[in-house]
Amino acid sequence: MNQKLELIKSSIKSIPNYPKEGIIFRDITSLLEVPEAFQATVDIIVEQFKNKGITKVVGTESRGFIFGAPIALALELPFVLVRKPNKLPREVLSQSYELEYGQDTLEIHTDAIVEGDNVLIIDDLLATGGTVEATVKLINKLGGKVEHAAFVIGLPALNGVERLEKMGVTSTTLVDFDGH
Ligand SMILES: O=P(O)(O)OC[C@H]1O[C@H](OP(=O)(O)OP(=O)(O)O)[C@H](O)[C@@H]1O
Ligand SMILES: Nc1ncnc2[nH]cnc12
Repeated sequence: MNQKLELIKSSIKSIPNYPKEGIIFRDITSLLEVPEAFQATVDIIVEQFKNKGITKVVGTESRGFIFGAPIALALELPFVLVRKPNKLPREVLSQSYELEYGQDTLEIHTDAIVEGDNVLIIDDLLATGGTVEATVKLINKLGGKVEHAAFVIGLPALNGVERLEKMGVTSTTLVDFDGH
């Protein structure tokens, strides 16, 4: 692993048994407190996706907003929010998705994506891939396509990469951690 990736990985704190027994919470707030690590995270993703024909960056609530916004600005692209229910003020499209226990819903403004958009999705962490799968469905329903999604953290044990591959989406994770 190169120096920048090592800095990023070492800046992420791991909290055992949060928010519940058996989960190791990978905390990006500690990375955000190290400007060199935050900057390196943005720079690596921007470098990978510049000049690739992407037309919009979509970030998913809430940690996806933190990384999505500076990446969209650096790529000089529009930044679109996918939010939890009843947060967006204009006409929305909704998509439900399965959580480990129960269901949740994500929403997007119907005019935020247009036919032919080539979207890069940004989130902080890829676990089961449920969040991004729902986000891809929203974008596809509005006529956009998603070829790539980029994450700071991957949890390979939860098979999110494979789940997104089945939808034709390639995933980039900067650093991976074992376990849930
Ligand atoms: O790959 P998945 O299994 O879908 O899990 C990953 C998602 O879970 C977390 O968000 P959360 O829903 O906890 O929201 P938050 O960012 O507002 O904390 C994380 O920020 C990802 O968006
Ligand atoms: N282990 C984990 N750490 C932080 N955020 C998460 N979202 C889903 N799983 C997570």
